[in-house]
Amino acid sequence: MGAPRGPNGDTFLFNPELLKNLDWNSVRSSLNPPISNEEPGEPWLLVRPLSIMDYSKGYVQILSQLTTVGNISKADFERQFWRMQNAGGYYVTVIEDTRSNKIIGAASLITEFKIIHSCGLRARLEDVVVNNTYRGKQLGKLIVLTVSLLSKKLGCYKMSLDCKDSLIPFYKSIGYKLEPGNANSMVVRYEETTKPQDPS
Ligand SMILES: CC(=O)SCCNC(=O)CCNC(=O)[C@H](O)C(C)(C)COP(=O)(O)OP(=O)(O)OC[C@H]1O[C@@H](n2cnc3c(N)ncnc32)[C@H](O)[C@@H]1OP(=O)(O)O
Repeated sequence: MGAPRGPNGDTFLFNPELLKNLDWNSVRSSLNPPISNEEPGEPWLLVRPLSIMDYSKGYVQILSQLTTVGNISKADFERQFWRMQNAGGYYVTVIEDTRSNKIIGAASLITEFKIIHSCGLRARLEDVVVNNTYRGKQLGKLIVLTVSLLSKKLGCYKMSLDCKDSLIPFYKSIGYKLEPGNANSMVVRYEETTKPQDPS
């Protein structure tokens, strides 16, 4: 199957149809006023899969408001985009301000095939960010809930995340919980290589 394409010839990381008809009724109480990925509250807001064109729309720059990104060229970005698409299971979703053609928010859903849970599918939330000039308008909730509802639609049995203590209220407000006795996050860090290695 070829890469999914948008009306302007954009190549998307995953099929945009997957973002249709998400179960927003199940999370209605988290949003005031109610918004959804299909009705984000402003005509110039567009929630869609990451596109190969998003290097020029500022996706890499916005990630620098989250963490250290490094010096990523357009070719680096495109190589990684194709790796993610070929691997499958990557659902990087963005919010675009169509007035400026800039990415103003993003979140990544990553799925893993498991043997446990009856050969189930598990989800992780990564790389959530909203451009600092757009914060406090529910766009953080919107992008996280969009990928969370997508994970539900894909049949995942759970979705989890790591975050700073200060963000616990934010995630609690949209349904994430600290499970008693099971809420630790541990890490071992390795020296970062300049370029990711292909596993083969
Ligand atoms: C799994 C991960 O990726 S964790 C990393 C999360 N990302 C970052 O920390 C990057 C920098 N921060 C951001 O990009 C943004 O602040 C986000 C994505 C965390 C939130 O985006 P916003 O668009 O401001 O969120 P939104 O408007 O939906 O806010 C929802 C609620 O969370 C609260 N909130 C938002 N950010 C923070 C924060 N940094 N600390 C504490 N509370 C916060 C808001 O006050 C708001 O509360 P309310 O509903 O009671 O008024």
